[in-house]
Amino acid sequence: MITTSSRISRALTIAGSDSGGGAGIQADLKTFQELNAFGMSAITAVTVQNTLGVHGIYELDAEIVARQIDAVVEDLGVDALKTGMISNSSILEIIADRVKRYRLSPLVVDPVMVAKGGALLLEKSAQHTLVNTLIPLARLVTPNLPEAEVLTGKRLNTEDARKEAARQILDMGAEAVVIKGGHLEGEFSTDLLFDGESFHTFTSPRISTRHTHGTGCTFSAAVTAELAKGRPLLEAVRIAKEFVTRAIAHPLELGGGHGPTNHWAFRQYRNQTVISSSPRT
Ligand SMILES: Nc1ncnc2c1ncn2[C@@H]1O[C@H](COP(=O)(O)OP(=O)(O)OP(=O)(O)O)[C@@H](O)[C@H]1O
Ligand SMILES: Cc1ncc(COP(=O)(O)O)c(N)n1
Repeated sequence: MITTSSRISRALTIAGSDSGGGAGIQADLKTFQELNAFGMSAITAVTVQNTLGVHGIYELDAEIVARQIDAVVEDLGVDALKTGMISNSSILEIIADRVKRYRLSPLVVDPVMVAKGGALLLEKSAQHTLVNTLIPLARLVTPNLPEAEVLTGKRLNTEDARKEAARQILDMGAEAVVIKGGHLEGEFSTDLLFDGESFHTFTSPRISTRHTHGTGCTFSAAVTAELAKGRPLLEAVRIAKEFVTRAIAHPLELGGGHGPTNHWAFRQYRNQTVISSSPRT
């Protein structure tokens, strides 16, 4: 007999708390809920944050992060998980230990480094630890353009350079990568997926708005929710792009700075398809 709990898709986020509710754990849990996945969390740091910026960061001990993961895994179970802000090497290492120990998968790694307002969310000295610990365990890595440049050590101002960077990130051990296009210039925001076999693009019109706080968290959480439901990667990325595009297109106009996106919009405007996707080789 199938029990109720075995039909519920369970998604875990391991990330920082954003008191302003637009990014981090809060964005992830809202996204999981909207996509019908049961959300669980392991908090790595508490940030004092609003739409005007990050006003304080309080890292948790690595052991506290590990114990949250233990508690979730040992009782509730995990169908897919993602990581977001992880500020230092000891937290990175203990998360990697738990991912391996419990064979947690599929894992989406959002290599959060710097907040939109400029605050450093990952210690510079921990960048190489991220490459050595979590990236080799990832089903998908989702860097934005500046993060992909840090990971590869290259300027990525052409599509060919971004394709080469995607290959380089797979050489680090990840199974797939999406280099996100939010930081590109021009009239489109195009995300580039490489799964080791072929390239795919997911394109939306670039929306002119200052309310893009937490777009990366929301995107990677949406991929994670869809993977938790058992969707293939390509389909999960397509849905995530649709989710984040609607969330940006229907802003809430909250706060005096970079406001949050609208996590209700995917459900509320369900008949609006705004993106196009194309396979590339
Ligand atoms: N102005 C925009 N118009 C349309 N789509 C956008 C815009 N900005 C970002 N996106 C989309 O949002 C998603 C996140 O991309 P982005 O490059 O902003 O990530 P990020 O910098 O990691 O986000 P954050 O750090 O705010 O969490 C991608 O799918 C990207 O294409
Ligand atoms: C806890 C936390 N995680 C991630 C981000 C990145 O989001 P953004 O680049 O939009 O500031 C953030 N600001 N805070």
